[in-house]
Amino acid sequence: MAAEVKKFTRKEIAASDAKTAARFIINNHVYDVSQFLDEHPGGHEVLVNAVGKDATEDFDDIGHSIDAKELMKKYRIGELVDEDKTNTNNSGGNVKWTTPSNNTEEETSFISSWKFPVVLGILATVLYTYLFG
Ligand code: HEM
Repeated sequence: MAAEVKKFTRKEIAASDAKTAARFIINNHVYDVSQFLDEHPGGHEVLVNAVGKDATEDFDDIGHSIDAKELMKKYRIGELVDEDKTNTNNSGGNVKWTTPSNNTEEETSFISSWKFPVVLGILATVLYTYLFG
């Protein structure tokens, strides 16, 4: 059986207190860094400021190393409930937008399509025949 993943709501995390459980959210995962506060190379203060928040953007903005991303697994305690998850690709907080398919491209690219030279050729032939034929 797959290991149970503990689920949290954003509300629960928002109620976190750095003194008892220093928890925050990164990429829909929940971390408890209580044991890491004093070891964080970026300092105690920044982590305490992130407690209770979704720190995905701040974490990504720093450009944390692969080592840091490996290390954070140690402090992961669960994830958000599905309703509270944001749409990320989980690899760095970048939102993946899907472009809805539409046909405007096809219509506007008529001039560059193969049809245009063909129509032009026919017109030229008709004109030539009319003038000189
Ligand atoms: C479990 C979560 C985290 C882990 C394991 C972690 C780990 C690390 C590590 C290993 C470094 C050293 C540089 C590197 O290897 O990239 C670092 C630097 C840093 N971190 Fe974190 N970090 C975490 C969360 C955060 C958060 C949420 C913030 C901001 C809100 C933050 C802000 C910083 C800053 C400002 C630096 C210093 C960057 C510099 O000196 O250029 N970290 N972190």
